[in-house]
Amino acid sequence: MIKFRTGFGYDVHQLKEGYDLWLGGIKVPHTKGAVGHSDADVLIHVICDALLGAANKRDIGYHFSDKDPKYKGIDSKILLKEVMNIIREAGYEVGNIDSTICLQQPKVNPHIPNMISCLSEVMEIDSEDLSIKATTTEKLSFVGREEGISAYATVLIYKK
Ligand SMILES: Nc1ccn([C@@H]2O[C@H](COP(=O)(O)O)[C@@H](O)[C@H]2O)c(=O)n1
Ligand SMILES: C[C@@]1(CO)OP(=O)(O)OP(=O)(O)OC[C@H]1O
Repeated sequence: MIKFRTGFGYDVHQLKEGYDLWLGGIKVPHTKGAVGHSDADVLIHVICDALLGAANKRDIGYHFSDKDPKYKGIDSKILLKEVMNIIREAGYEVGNIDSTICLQQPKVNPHIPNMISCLSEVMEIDSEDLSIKATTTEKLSFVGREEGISAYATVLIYKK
């Protein structure tokens, strides 16, 4: 019998001038970037958390502490690769991933095909199994005031 499990991820990073905006593994041109201990790629972080949650393997900060200098400025694609190793070692494969980026500006739709191609390659999954969407928050809340960026992801994993 196939065992299915679902997982969910949520994360927020502050936006500030003078930082790069790494999102979905690519650098998105913008006047502000995301602040974090790592490269602050919020989309990768929520995918990591959703995968870890689905496999009941704690969360991203548990595996990669934001107090550890080893992870200072790290490319989050490296963390995602490590998370995939954790879930595959536990016997799971990815069914599909759905995600939403909450960002007032810039519009990220033009970059989504590149994000999908980049992350599906990192995760070694079919690009058809990764969905990335975006929404503004209609100028409301910290996202709407352009103080921050947030994202959500859900995943389905399975083992035979
Ligand atoms: N940063 C963003 C936000 C949204 N989009 C796209 O625009 C559509 C409309 O946004 P609303 O917040 O008004 O719903 C949304 O459905 C996305 O397709 C985007 O590309 N980048
Ligand atoms: C990724 C890690 C580790 O570098 O740092 P941040 O970039 O601060 O990201 P966050 O989602 O706040 O927490 C996970 C951290 O452990």
